[in-house]
Amino acid sequence: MSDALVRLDDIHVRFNAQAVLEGAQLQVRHGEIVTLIGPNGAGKTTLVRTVLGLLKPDRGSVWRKPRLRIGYMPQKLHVDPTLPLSVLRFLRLVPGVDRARALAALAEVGAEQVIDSPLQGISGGEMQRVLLARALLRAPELLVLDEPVQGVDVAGQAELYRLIGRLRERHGCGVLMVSHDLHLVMSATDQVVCLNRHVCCSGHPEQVSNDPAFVELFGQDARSLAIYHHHHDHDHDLHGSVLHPHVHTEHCGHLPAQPSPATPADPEKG
Ligand SMILES: Nc1ncnc2c1ncn2[C@@H]1O[C@H](COP(=O)(O)OP(=O)(O)OP(=O)(O)O)[C@@H](O)[C@H]1O
Repeated sequence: MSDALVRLDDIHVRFNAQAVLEGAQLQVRHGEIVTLIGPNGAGKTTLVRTVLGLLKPDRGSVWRKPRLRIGYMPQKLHVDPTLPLSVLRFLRLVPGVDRARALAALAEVGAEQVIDSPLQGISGGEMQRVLLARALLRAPELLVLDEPVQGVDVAGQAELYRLIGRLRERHGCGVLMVSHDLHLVMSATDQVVCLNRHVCCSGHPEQVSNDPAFVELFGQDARSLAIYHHHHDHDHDLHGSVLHPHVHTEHCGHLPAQPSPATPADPEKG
């Protein structure tokens, strides 16, 4: 495990007597991009929170490289609209960050123009970049990105994935990200882990998109489209906690979450 940054084995998590993760495993190595994909409620954020050490699994082992520096980009940031907080002040909440460092991090993600803007006033795409800049300010060995392209238009999504690829090269960090869109991450990822409470299949994107377990989960259409509808119905705070958890009515079995036939390629995320 010399180049491993984090390794999870046989992870079990239950919430309110409901199994959310059952024997999941995951490994991220130095310089590698690993993408977690799976339907709503599959346990992706729960696994990410376990990686971050924010959640202790009921069973299983979590190994992290000693003193591992992690930069985390949450799924969504809940900002109180009455809180007067500029992008600069927000980034300076990271210890030791001054204006010059904040500006350099924003420049790296192509968002230096918003440094003095109120955080509540910037666009969805700019917010994602600011959150990425904030994660970079921790000089991470491991970047953890929970749905990094959420709220970004399709062209912006592809650009953001390219940016993540460049950041991996420049910083040599490992990247763990959650995505709902295998098609877009295809070129940007080394390893795909398809999760539905446990790891259904994993490997190189092309390999995974042809795996029967992947096709069973996402439907035949997903093989060509590698895309499906995502109806997001809860927010997370800075620590990844669910602010408004949805009620999970379906047992999270291997039910195919097929794209709607009316709009099969709509990549809009909730
Ligand atoms: N703190 C919590 N307390 C109770 N239930 C929770 C908690 N966190 C998550 N859950 C439930 O665990 C299940 C898995 O949630 P999780 O957020 O990990 O799924 P996900 O794959 O990230 O889903 P999505 O694609 O919708 O973001 C869901 O049914 C969710 O409601």
